[in-house]
Amino acid sequence: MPRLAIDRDFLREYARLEKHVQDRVEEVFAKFDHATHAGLHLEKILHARDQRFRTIRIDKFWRGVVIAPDSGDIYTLLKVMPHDDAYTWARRRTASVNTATGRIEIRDSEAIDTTMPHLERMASGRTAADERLFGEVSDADMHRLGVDPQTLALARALTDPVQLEAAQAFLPPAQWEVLYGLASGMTPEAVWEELGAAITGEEYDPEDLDAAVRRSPDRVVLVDGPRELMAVFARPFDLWRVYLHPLQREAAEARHSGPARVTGGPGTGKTVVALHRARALAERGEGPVLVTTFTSTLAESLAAGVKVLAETPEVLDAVTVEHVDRLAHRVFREVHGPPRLLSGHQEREMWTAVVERTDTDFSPAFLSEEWRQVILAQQVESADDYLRAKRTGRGRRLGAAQKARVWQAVCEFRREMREQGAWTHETVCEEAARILAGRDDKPYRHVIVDEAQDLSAEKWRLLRAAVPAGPDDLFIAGDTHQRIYQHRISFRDVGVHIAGRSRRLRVNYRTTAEILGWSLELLHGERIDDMDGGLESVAGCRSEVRGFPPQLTGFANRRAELRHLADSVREWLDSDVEAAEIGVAARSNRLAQEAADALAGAGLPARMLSGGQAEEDAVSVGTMHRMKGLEFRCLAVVGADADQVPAAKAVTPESEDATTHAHDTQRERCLLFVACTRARELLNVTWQGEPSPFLPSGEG
Ligand SMILES: Nc1ncnc2c1ncn2[C@@H]1O[C@H](COP(=O)(O)OP(=O)(O)OP(=O)(O)O)[C@@H](O)[C@H]1O
Repeated sequence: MPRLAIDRDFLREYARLEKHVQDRVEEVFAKFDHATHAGLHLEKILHARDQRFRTIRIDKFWRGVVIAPDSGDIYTLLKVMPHDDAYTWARRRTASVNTATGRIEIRDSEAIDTTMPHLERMASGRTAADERLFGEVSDADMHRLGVDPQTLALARALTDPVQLEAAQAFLPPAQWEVLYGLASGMTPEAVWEELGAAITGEEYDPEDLDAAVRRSPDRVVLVDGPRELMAVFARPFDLWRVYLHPLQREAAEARHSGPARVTGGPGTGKTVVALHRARALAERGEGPVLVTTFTSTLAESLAAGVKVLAETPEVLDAVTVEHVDRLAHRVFREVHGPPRLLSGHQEREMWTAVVERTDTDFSPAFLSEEWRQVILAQQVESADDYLRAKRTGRGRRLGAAQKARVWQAVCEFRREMREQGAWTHETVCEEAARILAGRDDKPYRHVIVDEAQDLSAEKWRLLRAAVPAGPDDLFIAGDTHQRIYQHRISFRDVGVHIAGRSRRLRVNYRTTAEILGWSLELLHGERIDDMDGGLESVAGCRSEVRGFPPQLTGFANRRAELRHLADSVREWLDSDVEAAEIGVAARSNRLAQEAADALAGAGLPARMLSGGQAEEDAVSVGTMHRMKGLEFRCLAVVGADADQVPAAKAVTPESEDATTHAHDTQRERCLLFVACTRARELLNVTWQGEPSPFLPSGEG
């Protein structure tokens, strides 16, 4: 029985076809699996370079282009175009099997052939190795990296990176990527590593397209029957639903004997993996799945993702999405009823009263943070425990006598809380963890955590207690380069043992290579922990999409900067970018509000992200913290000045504590990195006066 496969690029184009053409495409291909090859009128193409390319009639005007393999029964739909264009497109192209990865690839062979003489003319006489772009790379290395004879001949004639850029339009994408990597100075070994996930080590039959299609789940989706076809066509923009990189798929579907995690730079699809894993676990039917994260905004977008993926009500029923605080409150309420929560103001007043009563010279703010970050985080229960507790990341150093005084104040605070029957979010979470730890019937069989880098220790203890220890209990997605809050936990300290069950994703699907490369420079040289006793790395994180470099501009004052912001936003709107696809990020809430006011003043639709109402068709303006987990086609980061980034109040002076100073500074860097990596196509970074010291030097 013939099977239909749909190429990723086709689905993107399908979304832009007129409705009546889309309907016809659906009708034609819905019959595919029970119609015969002949019944579907797959027509051979006269003078085709590759005899396996065929066309199929959609209606009087439109034709589909399909690859029909010599052997096997998978037919791959590549294009739907007006009749003549379809024939011309198909005649020029050939399909092949990449010799390194075994995946299918399509190239414009005619363009390669017509370009060759021109390139050879330009290169003639330039015979020295350093005069050719790939003069230093051996044929053997090229072959090992999957560069085939036709591409190699072209590569050998290149003398200038600009020629390589132009060749992107007609070379097989995977081979072009290899050449691009080599041209940008990567060694063949580094490029080989890049291909890592795609290399299976098998011997590939270059003629077996059927097998190549099956090996290409990142490019081609195989559909089983009309129901699946409708599901693919129903949301053509959500490519992540159906085309997973092999590593993403592996991470989503693997079976593990205990907690496992996926890491990777921004936009590498960690959330996508988390969502697919939720579906896969729900389909296994072993028990309820919790998908969780640290804020309600992120939980809402995860819930929307689960809804998009779940194909049956059973899957939807098996998955609960809620942020950790909500889970904590729910568990707490079931036992104690609603807690009497202290507001931030009331908590400060309580600490102030404690300071007065215990006559200590520590400030209420210091004590409150010490309680949160050391005592609660490490479950310190006695003065002795506290003497031994790690205080990494806590400003001033304390001697034994000072610690005794802090401990006394904390005991007083706890006593006061108990007497008043008062709680904070942290103590609710701690209590919920205690309740669940004591229960044999855990509420979940699997827990999936997104944005794991920002959860505090008590939240981890709650999640650990929410699921029985065992196979596929916890799955953790996160990137410590994007840590923007103070919690620095170690998995081991909170009872989560990953034991090597970790995968790193490298392909960024969100951002252009230019924006990603520039943003990675923001973190250049930073040593960032992996929450598991090692260091995390974004080495090899890359994007396959090319675009414009970020625009960096300094201004004499804020007024001029915000006027420029309004001009840029207007320009984007005029070039058909929807308002909802534009974001503006600032370090402080105040500057974000100023930016929103400047846009409104210029008659442009703008809304503060803190104000909710996500549906509104307006430019989203918010703090860099609020940007976490979001993405925009066009993004402006305003106020990237030396005065705002890093924010002075968020950084402990070096004279007070060098380690904390370094941690705080790194967090501020990460925050700017998070903000900049929300941009999909265009990024503008502006400042007034002196630029932020974090901006890569030599720019702007
Ligand atoms: N296999 C894929 N095919 C197409 N698009 C994908 C794929 N995987 C991810 N994407 C898209 O890339 C973007 C980033 O994905 P996602 O949010 O999962 O990344 P992330 O690693 O969680 O990012 P961050 O850490 O920056 O929040 C999204 O728009 C998503 O739809």
